[in-house]
Amino acid sequence: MGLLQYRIPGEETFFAKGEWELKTLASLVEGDFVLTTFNKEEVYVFNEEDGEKNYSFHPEEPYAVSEQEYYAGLSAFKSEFEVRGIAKAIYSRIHKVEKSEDFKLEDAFNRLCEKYPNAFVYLISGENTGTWMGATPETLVSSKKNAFYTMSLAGTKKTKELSWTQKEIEEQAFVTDFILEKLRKAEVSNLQSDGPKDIFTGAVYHLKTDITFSTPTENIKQLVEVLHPTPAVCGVPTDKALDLIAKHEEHSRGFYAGVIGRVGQERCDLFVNLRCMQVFENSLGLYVGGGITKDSVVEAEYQETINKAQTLLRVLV
Ligand SMILES: C=C(O[C@@H]1C=C(C(=O)O)C=C[C@H]1O)C(=O)O
Repeated sequence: MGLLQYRIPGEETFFAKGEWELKTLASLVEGDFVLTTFNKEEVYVFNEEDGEKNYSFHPEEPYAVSEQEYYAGLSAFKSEFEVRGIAKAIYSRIHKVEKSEDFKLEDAFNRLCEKYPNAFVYLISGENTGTWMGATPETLVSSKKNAFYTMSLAGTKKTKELSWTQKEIEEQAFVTDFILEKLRKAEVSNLQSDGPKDIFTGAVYHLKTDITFSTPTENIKQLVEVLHPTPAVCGVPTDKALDLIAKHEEHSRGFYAGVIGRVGQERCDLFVNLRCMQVFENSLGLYVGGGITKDSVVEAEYQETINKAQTLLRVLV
């Protein structure tokens, strides 16, 4: 029997046993807790059931590349930007670590909740999903009645003292522009944005713009369709970035950078599944990526993935 455990910032932890059922975005109903792959091809909904809690682990080990392979892969990725007309795309990798003997998922979940009070923290397991855990700083869309919120999150630095580079300011602006354009096309009302400003996730700093709007609550599924994947996790233009990612990333993203959370008319809380890991029998696969533009330096991008991986690495020891 699988499980779902999560903590929305400022709220109590939710825990239930159950199974994950393969559905479609269109078939989601009031109160469903949803988990999608990055490409939205697989959409799972959690069904609460009674039984004994059990963790299922994917039979294969994670596909991790060496630092040198990452450099070569990223250089090839970046070299196609100009011919393909891509301004930004996200390149990711899996950071593999061995599971220590005394590693306990429940303890790691509790430590994530303590360390990251502003993150959406979750732990899920199921026969068809495997076991995943994460602490994401990124809201895809949340709502209370018809008051909606989303954010544009991008740009990463390790310390407050470092200043933002032009590359980071631009890459965050791509995300803001994309979101605002999609929302205008979706004809939402009272569209407002505030930012960018610095936010500290507990491990790294990002640039964030808060975006609010009003729309009828039944539009939530359509919003997920149009907003995800934003250029925070995919790129500009979306279709070309998706193709490039599919061509160059040798691992499957699985649930990394997919959608996770609960849908509902009264209230909706959906997040982008970042700073997450897949749990295997003997190891952990941490998914980390970064926004690439023509100005990206491969060594700096690798370091950025290491900095982002710290979010999870810190709670594993
Ligand atoms: C892609 C990730 O994060 C995204 C990419 C960022 C960047 O490129 O600076 C910052 C925050 C997120 O939008 C990740 O954490 O794996």
